[in-house]
Amino acid sequence: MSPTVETRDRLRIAIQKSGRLADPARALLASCGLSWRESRDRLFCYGEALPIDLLLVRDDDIPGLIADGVCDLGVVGRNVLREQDFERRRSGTPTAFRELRPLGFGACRLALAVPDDWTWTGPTQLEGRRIATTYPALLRDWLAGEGIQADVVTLSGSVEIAPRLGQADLICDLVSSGVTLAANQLKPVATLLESEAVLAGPASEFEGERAALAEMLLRRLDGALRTRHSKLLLFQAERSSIAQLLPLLPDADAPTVLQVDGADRLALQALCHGHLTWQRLEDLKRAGAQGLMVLPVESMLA
Ligand SMILES: Nc1ncnc2c1ncn2[C@@H]1O[C@H](COP(=O)(O)OP(=O)(O)OP(=O)(O)O)[C@@H](O)[C@H]1O
Ligand SMILES: O=P(O)(O)OC[C@H]1O[C@H](OP(=O)(O)OP(=O)(O)O)[C@H](O)[C@@H]1O
Ligand SMILES: [Mg+2]
Repeated sequence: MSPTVETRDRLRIAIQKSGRLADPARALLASCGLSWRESRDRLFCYGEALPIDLLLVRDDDIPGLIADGVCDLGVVGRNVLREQDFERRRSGTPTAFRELRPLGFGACRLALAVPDDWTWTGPTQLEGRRIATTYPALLRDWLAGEGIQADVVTLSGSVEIAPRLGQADLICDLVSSGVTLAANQLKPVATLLESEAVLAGPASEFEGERAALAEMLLRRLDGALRTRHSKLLLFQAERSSIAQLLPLLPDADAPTVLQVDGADRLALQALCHGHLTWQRLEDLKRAGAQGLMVLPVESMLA
């Protein structure tokens, strides 16, 4: 098989080489049944179990690699994807990628943060101010929506120090725990974007072999995401307790109910998608559940 044909028939996914999203992205894809033979330079991993290869790159490059057709899919923060999408729109370049699935890790938010001693009265306070950020397109879009004219100072990192250095009056940066802001005497005042890692793909549909591969991967991914926090709950109960028990399982798919020992004794199994805390199990027991058992779910295919 010539390299060109091979490239066209195989699916290529870009993930971060190193950094926050690298390990969870690999773990998630591995949970979908993918495995790879690592190349020595670790920039390209050849898919073994399936014709799905990995390209290990800087996260900022992922949307462009998809736009250029070098990669078919990518795992990247929504913040990066949206920023580059807005930037392309601003410069009149057609939208070339889109978010296909939120992936449930890498949660953070893009927030405006002001010095601790500011009394925040609202966005109008930003008129004429200098705002340091690594997300100029998202910030400009938000400012335009608020009808504010401000000076956007684009930096490539260490944004939190900018107010102290006199480069800006306030900042717009990613916040997770808030520790970095606090350490720099800043406080968050507005959220521009809630972010997490997402699976990104091209704006247009796949064709041929890659369409079938992408469809299979998405199906497996949906199963993996759905089972990630799911548990199978097994218990028995009298028929008369069911009305008290079901409201304690609002996150469960419709439970399977089997009859045991005559008409009144039932065995139930419910797939729960929320946390089955000890408190909840105790509440279920009080409501009449007996022989409660919680089992992990390995995989699921709808
Ligand atoms: N403090 C945080 N907590 C949780 N998620 C975060 C945090 N900071 C960033 N992220 C998310 O993780 C993504 C990757 O962050 P990371 O710091 O690894 O990127 P990077 O330094 O730009 O890496 P690269 O070397 O690939 O360019 C961010 O784009 C964002 O979606
Ligand atoms: O709210 P926190 O939990 O403190 O996280 C927020 C910090 O995390 C990210 O930086 P990172 O640690 O990746 O450093 P970098 O920006 O220099 O890459 C982000 O740019 C913030 O500075
Ligand atoms: Mg980066």
